Amino acid sequence: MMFESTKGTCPEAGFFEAMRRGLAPDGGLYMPVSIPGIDFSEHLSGSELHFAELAADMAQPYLDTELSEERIRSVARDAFNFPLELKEIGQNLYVLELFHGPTLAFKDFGARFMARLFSEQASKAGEKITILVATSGDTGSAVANGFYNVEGVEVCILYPKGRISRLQEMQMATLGGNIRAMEVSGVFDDCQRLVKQAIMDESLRSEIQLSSANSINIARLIPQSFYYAYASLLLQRMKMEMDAPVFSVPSGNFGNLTGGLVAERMGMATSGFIAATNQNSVVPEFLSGGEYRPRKSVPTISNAMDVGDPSNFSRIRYLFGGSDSAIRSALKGYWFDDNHTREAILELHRRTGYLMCPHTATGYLAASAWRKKNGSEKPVVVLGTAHPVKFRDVIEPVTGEPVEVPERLQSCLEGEKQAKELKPEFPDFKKALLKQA
Ligand SMILES: Cc1ncc(COP(=O)(O)O)c(C=O)c1O
Ligand SMILES: N[C@@H](CCOP(=O)(O)O)C(=O)O
Repeated sequence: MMFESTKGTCPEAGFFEAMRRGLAPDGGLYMPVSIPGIDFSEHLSGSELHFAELAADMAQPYLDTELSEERIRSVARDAFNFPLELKEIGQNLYVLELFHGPTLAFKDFGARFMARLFSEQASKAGEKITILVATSGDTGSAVANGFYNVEGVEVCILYPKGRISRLQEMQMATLGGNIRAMEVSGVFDDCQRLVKQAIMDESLRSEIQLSSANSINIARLIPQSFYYAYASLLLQRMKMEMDAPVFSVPSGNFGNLTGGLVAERMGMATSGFIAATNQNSVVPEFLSGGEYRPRKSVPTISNAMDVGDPSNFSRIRYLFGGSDSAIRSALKGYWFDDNHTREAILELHRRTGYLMCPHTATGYLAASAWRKKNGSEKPVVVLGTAHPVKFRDVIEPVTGEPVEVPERLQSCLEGEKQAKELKPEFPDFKKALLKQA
């Protein structure tokens, strides 16, 4: 399979070349030249649905010219060695819990799959590469964990100072080794801009080979389509007579939702998508008829979604042939402020005992708002994007109850933070990268 830039002004690339570049040379994001259709029917029968096997089948057409089927299957089995669960929290309302991986957020799916693909490559080519990551909290920890000690790979993580939770910070800034963290006096969008600028900087690239492990990298994005198909198939297997599910997706950089759209194009059964955001509501405003107007993000309690200029919106435009009306008819959008989010966490917890992180709570709120507006009884799957423990500082004052920290996370809380302070200026960042190369 070949991949082309959303800007369409540079040559196509194979999967591994697109992965190594991170961004297309014209500054666009890579997308498959055509999205392959998959026959999902064999996953509807059989005694069990195996996520890693489904993932390998979905990955195969993208990687077929680069890796053998056996290697793809082994990468998928090794990357996805943790459970994902679909929990019913109301009448035809589900949470797809994507936070049972090592760093307790859905980013583990993309980061672990991508890290293993990099290992396949590094062992082949014997090259050294620096992976740059901008994070508003969860990508950084997942990439740090996924790429820790991966031979030939140095990771540099940029996060906005003072705008991520303590657990998120400690998960990425205490590892050391091949993982470096930089705290930027700015917002997530500054970090993302610096990463993109560095990848496009020719003089820097002549010194260091650079890529990114944000969802701007196609190798991070493709695995984010696998779990949508898993949930859709699981529901079909449970209740054959049901409508296909609507997915409600807590969104920031819109890589997760774009993964869902890719799964739909591959043939997954769905009744549509809802984009849920916090006050950083650029996309929901556009979806309700406003102009698409990126702006500086504001801090919220769902900090990993504090994105003012979502990178993947260009992929969404590309998927709908640049037609705003086609996007608006395919996606519904809702946004909620922090008070609504806190109320939703408390309401669901009191009524059912189920505890959501603030990001998942926006998805839950959007699902309820969509149902109310459409009077629909269709099944809705809310993507559970992070474990509540990652946001216990927000949740404990809301419920008044302690959230227990799993033992395996205690060690990073006891580690020593090692992060370099950085101004959100490209010359400073370039200097820091060159110094440490
Ligand atoms: C917990 C959580 N929820 C939601 C999101 C938003 O996902 P996306 O950036 O793919 O829209 C993120 C960050 O990406 C996250 O970490
Ligand atoms: N919310 C993200 C922001 C970056 O998202 P990505 O999926 O594009 O890497 C985070 O947690 O860092």
